[in-house]
Order: sequence, then C-alpha cells, then structure tokens
Amino acid sequence: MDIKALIREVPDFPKPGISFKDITTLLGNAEGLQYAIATLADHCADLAPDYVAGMESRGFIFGTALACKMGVGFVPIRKLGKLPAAVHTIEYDLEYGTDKLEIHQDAYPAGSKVLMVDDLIATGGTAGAAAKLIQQAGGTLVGCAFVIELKDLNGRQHLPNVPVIALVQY
Ligand SMILES: O=P(O)(O)OC[C@H]1O[C@H](OP(=O)(O)OP(=O)(O)O)[C@H](O)[C@@H]1O
Ligand SMILES: Nc1ncnc2[nH]cnc12
Repeated sequence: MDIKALIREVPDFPKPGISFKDITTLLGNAEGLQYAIATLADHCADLAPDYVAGMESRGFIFGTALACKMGVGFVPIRKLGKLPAAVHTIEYDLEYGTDKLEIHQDAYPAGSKVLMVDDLIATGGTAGAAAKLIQQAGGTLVGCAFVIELKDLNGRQHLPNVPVIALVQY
C-alpha cells in the first residue's frame, strides 16, 4: 500500500515556505489507517515494549492505536499544564521560541520498556525532548516510531541510540 499517496501535502501552511504533511487524509482512509498501524506494529514487534508513549496531539492518534494493536498500555506526553497529577517537565526549542512537554511521574513502573510514537519527526526538537522525559520518568526507551520523517532536517540527531522507524520519508 502506498501510504505517501494518502498523505496530503499542503503548501505554505502554517506559513509561507512550509510544505505541511496532512495526515487527516490517511486517517480518513480505513485501509490506509489499518495498514499504517499494522506496519508500525510489525516493525516494532521485536522491541517488545511494555508501553507506548505518544506526544500531544497527533502522537495520541497513532500511539493509542499502536498500543492497542501491540497489546500494551498508552502513556500521553502532554503540553504544559494538562496532566493532573505530579509531572516531570521539559523545555524544548521550537523554530521560534520554546515550549514545554510533561509526563506523569507514575506513568509506568521504573525500568519499563517504552516505545515513543509520533506522526512526524521534523527538526527532532519534540522527539528529543520526549525521549528525555520518558527516561526521566524511569522508563527504558526501546525505540522511536514515526509515520513520517522529514529527512533533510536530520531530526534523528536529537534521539538517543535506539532503533528509529519511519514509514515514509520526504
Ligand atoms: O520535529 P519537530 O520540529 O519538533 O516537529 C514535529 C512535531 O510537530 C508536530 O506537532 P505540533 O507541535 O505541531 O502539535 P500538534 O500535534 O498538536 O499539531 C508533529 O506532530 C510533531 O510532534
Ligand atoms: N512539515 C510539517 N508537516 C506537518 N507537521 C509538521 N510538524 C513540523 N513540521 C511539519
């Protein structure tokens, strides 16, 4: 199945010069969505995670579906101020300025094997910060999975030395 053909490219969104990779067209296609989740699950099976963690908000969509498919629990990594119990917080760089991500301190037992999932890796700022948070919360990061990788931005440089899986690259 050609997943790339199901991802819409929207030029100049959210600002001039950005080619936005719109996953809503993939989500709306039943066979495409099932294929994307099944393929991620196949590629990640050997990592044998205890949990899947996904970043707000598009990472929730693929992360929750993948956790279900793999038969493990899902852990949300949220933007600042959304999680109700005690959290770990990390600040990370955006193209302009900074943002913060949080994870619950008791999201999983210490030493749990955690697979990180997001829809897309661009500069790697978000994924690099989430990887650190997963470890701060006592998890062992076993891999990172993305539907889309924007290769020229070399976001992988911000990830620790674990397997990185991407279904499609631009
Ligand atoms: O590699 P980076 O340069 O950090 O960019 C990738 C991140 O950007 C998008 O999320 P966004 O922050 O736009 O939030 P959203 O999922 O709520 O749309 C995407 O879902 C990734 O999480
Ligand atoms: N080009 C892009 N398309 C969709 N989401 C993104 N997040 C960061 N860069 C993006």
